[in-house]
Amino acid sequence: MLADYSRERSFTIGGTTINPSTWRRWHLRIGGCCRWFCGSPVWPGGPETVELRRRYAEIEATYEGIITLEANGRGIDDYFTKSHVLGEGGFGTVWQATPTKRAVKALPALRMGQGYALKRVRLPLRDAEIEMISKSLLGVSTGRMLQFLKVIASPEATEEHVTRNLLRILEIPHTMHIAMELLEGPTLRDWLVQLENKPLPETLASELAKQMLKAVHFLHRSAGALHRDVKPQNFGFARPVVQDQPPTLQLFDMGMVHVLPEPVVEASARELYALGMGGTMHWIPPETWAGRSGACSDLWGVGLVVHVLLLRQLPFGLQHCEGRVAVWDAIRTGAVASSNANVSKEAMYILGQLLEKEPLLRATSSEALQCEWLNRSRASSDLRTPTPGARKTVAKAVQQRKVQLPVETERWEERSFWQSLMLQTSQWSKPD
Ligand SMILES: Nc1ncnc2c1ncn2[C@@H]1O[C@H](COP(=O)(O)OP(=O)(O)OP(=O)(O)O)[C@@H](O)[C@H]1O
Repeated sequence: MLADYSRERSFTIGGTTINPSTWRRWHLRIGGCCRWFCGSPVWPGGPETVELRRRYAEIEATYEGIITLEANGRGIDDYFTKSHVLGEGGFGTVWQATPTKRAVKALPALRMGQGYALKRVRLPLRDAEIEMISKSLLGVSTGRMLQFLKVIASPEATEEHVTRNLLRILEIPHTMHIAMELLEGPTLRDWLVQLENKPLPETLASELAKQMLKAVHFLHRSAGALHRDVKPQNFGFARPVVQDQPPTLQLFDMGMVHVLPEPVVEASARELYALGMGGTMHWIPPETWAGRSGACSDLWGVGLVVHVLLLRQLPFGLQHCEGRVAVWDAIRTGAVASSNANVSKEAMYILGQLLEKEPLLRATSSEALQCEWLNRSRASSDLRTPTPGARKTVAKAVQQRKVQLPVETERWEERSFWQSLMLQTSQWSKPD
């Protein structure tokens, strides 16, 4: 019982009803006593949890994008007024909220009266509860962690189609709130559902593809991080999509992000890291099935989303696959068609490049952004189809990669999304 610090409902101990705010006060007092006796609050947690809190405290001293509430005795309501729930995911609840005067004073980048998305995530109490992004932050220096937080909070992030993460408010010991730019339009998934089976003009698909590529390019090259969960649910429109106005997409949900020691450059764009499995089953690239991921793995995700935009189905018959064995078999044995009667050859070409199963031969983000389909005025594509020689060179490296089908985790259950999207492909009805 004492290990659960994130209670949201009242409960009873020995006939006495304890409401959530009393419970929270108790924990602040226990932490306060520990501070009094030991000089610092001693919250439960393994070494990684303790280190993560220490890192945030250290950064807070020099960076206005972090606020720790345990220190000043206030609550999140002193900083944001929540209006309604925007969405719920496996890792937290997201509200629409407006900042209070206190929040704007603490972080002038916030605007009074403007709406923000406020995501509540659990602050880990045990090492096992640490989110992937925080685990990766623990693997880099504090300076690098600060650099990453600053880049994803910067106005450039918006320009490059990544949702700004402006402020982290830590309610010690149990909760962290992340104030993000508000996406006023639907997620790409919901928009696809609303579109029903109407064809998407190729110019629009190409514009959206460009924005998605810019987003992953910025995350890799400026923020120095891998997203690891690129899928239609994690792109959202900045504003409601209306006819005759070019829509603007943004990449959000940093929960699976892996922060690298250094930003990606062209020379490291195909490097793979042993990060294990992660992501959402149907959207996982071949190398990640073998436990490795790199910048090129996010490019596979963009390739899949573009395939859905253009052809209204996933490649390799993935939409018909149930379970990890079937999905892996489809990825292993399937091939992307080289032509399609309804899609231009330039579009099919870039699809083939992004959905190249061998990551060493897959297009990098800078190569893909230069392709003819996204820059119709260009004379020819800068991409070249890999020669048989190049394929032979990488064949050895590929042979060494062993694919072990991992056990299905709860997160993988998100494949129900794809089932719902497939439902749309045949019926195009909005999922519950
Ligand atoms: N910046 C934002 N603006 C508007 N709505 C948002 C924003 N961020 C998240 N949401 C809404 O909240 C939902 C859940 O957010 P998010 O995907 O970040 O949570 P999660 O717990 O990481 O989810 P998942 O289990 O898919 O990883 C989204 O699907 C979206 O509807």
